[in-house]
Amino acid sequence: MTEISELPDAAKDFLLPYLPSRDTILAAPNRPHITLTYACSLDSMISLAPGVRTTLSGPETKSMTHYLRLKHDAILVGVGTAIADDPSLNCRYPGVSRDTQPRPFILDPSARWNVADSKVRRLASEREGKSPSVIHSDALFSEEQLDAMTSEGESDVPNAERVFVRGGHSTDSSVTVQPRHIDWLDLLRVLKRRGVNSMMIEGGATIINDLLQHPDLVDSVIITIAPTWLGQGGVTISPSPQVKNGERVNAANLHQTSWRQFGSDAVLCGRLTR
Ligand SMILES: NC(=O)C1=CN([C@@H]2O[C@H](COP(=O)(O)OP(=O)(O)OC[C@H]3O[C@@H](n4cnc5c(N)ncnc54)[C@H](O)[C@@H]3O)[C@@H](O)[C@H]2O)C=CC1
Ligand SMILES: Nc1nc(O)c(N)c(N[C@@H]2O[C@H](COP(=O)(O)O)[C@@H](O)[C@H]2O)n1
Repeated sequence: MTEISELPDAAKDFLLPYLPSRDTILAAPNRPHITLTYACSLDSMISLAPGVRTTLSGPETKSMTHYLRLKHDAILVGVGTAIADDPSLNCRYPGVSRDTQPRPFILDPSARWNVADSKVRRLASEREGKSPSVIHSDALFSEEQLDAMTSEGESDVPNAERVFVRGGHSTDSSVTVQPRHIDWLDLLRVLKRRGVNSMMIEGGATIINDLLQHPDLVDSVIITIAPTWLGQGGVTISPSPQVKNGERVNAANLHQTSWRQFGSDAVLCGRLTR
């Protein structure tokens, strides 16, 4: 396992404007500060193939990821990532205490992932991280299923929690939504009410591609770019095409950008343009 080391002060200074602060948290009082962060190749891929865990970050950017985890209350990944990677989702930065560990959230609307057998739950039981919260869409479960999964507020899995969020609803009657789909703002409001003031969203591709088109919900983007091409057939970051006034336009843009080299990798920070 890669050793996580303390970042040099210059690297911390570089990241600082993009980290959650009192001001950014107060600026969006109904939701957590959101940092979208991932590692990609020169062909904008985050893994070699669907379901294949792929290391892109070098030791310096891996350390950066753990520094970022230290600076957020929570981490969120999608169920595709949880199944593919069986991630730890804890912070292994030097000097971290259990209290300062981020809370892992896994977005798994239909309960596909086996949280009981996961590494993240095991690490929580060994006090190496906080217990994971798995987010489900309430629209997909009957009363009996809900009772089986939670009894008097207790989860069916020790050291893991289930959070049921409204799924498959829309305030706009002209919009048809899938029961599996959870509205991002609804979800972020629920997490804020649960005391999450800052959250880093690490992936996977479905979630990143979607959120790149929600500049109103994302406060900063921090991308590690590794000096390698993964090749065709990989999992790509490339948001849906956008058309304005009948013409194809860029799918998403960053502004207030800064670049820095971390070891062999480049790190790009920026904010999504509204
Ligand atoms: N290099 C990197 O930094 C990272 C790479 N990865 C890679 O990404 C791949 C996984 O990506 P994906 O398959 O796209 O999976 P994903 O992790 O993005 O999960 C997708 C699933 O999340 C749920 N979901 C997403 N948006 C939702 C919404 N609004 N409401 C309800 N549910 C929602 C759905 O069940 C969807 O099928 C893996 O190969 C993993 O290794 C993942 C994270 C970071
Ligand atoms: N920053 C970064 N670099 C890579 O090369 C990666 N593959 C990822 N993946 C993300 O990190 C999670 C694994 O982290 P643990 O060390 O197991 O805690 C993985 O699930 C992705 O979210 N990230």
